[in-house]
Amino acid sequence: MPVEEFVAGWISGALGLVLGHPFDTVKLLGFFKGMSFPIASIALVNSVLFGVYSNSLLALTATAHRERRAQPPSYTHVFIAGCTGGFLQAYFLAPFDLIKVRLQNQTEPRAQLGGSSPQYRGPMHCAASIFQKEGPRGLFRGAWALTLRDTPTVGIYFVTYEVLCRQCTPERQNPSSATVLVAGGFAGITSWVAATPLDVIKSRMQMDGLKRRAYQGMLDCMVSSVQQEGLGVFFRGVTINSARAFPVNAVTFLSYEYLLRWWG
Ligand SMILES: CN(C)C(=N)NCCC[C@H](N)C(=O)O
Repeated sequence: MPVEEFVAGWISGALGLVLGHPFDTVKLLGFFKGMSFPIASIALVNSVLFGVYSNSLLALTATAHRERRAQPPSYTHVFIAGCTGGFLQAYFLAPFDLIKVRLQNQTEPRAQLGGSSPQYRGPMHCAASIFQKEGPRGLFRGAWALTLRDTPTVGIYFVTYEVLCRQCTPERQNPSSATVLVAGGFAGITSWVAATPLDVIKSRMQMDGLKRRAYQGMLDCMVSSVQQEGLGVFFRGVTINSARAFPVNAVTFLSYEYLLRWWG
């Protein structure tokens, strides 16, 4: 199994993260104060995503990365390989995403003099507390909603990228840097717009029972969210998700493509 796609995914995920940092800082208060935890986690998840995607395409089409411009895979194969990558990455992402959401929703992000101290002191403390209170399964709370969010939307992510690259590039040639940046950026936006409704539900499931009412499951969460807040609830956060998605994914795809070209 070729591993260079995993390594390129790792490095490009870390580079994308650096660009997304200001947006995540706005969203997450203390979570991205230090960079080491997010770099390690997001780089690992991106490595799984790109490595599984590329190896699934190899299994489906028998073409390696370097042959794919001369023999482009069908969009159906790109979609299936993307969904496979999204499905597997969801299980690696689940515990990190849970920690992120728990810290993001903490109302007392930092210890204040004389005030109430935060429930979680940082990502490691958050992981340890969840593990102690709820066991290892607790770290996977919301994983189903995350899987439903990521499986189709990562398929959409890679199809959008491929469609835009092929539209703007002469046959059998590699896309230019500008094309990769624009195609990567729009792939990020499209996939995040599609992912936002389930992203809202996923975050509510991850916080379920802590502050707000306990839902009976994902469907109950969807129905009661719509009943209480209307259909607009499914688009909460779509603007910031999209604003972050363009630069992050433009840089992720550019570095991924160039690393693989450089390694031959
Ligand atoms: C849930 N969605 C839309 C995705 N997982 N999309 C693919 C990768 C996104 C990239 N790591 C990012 O953080 O924007």
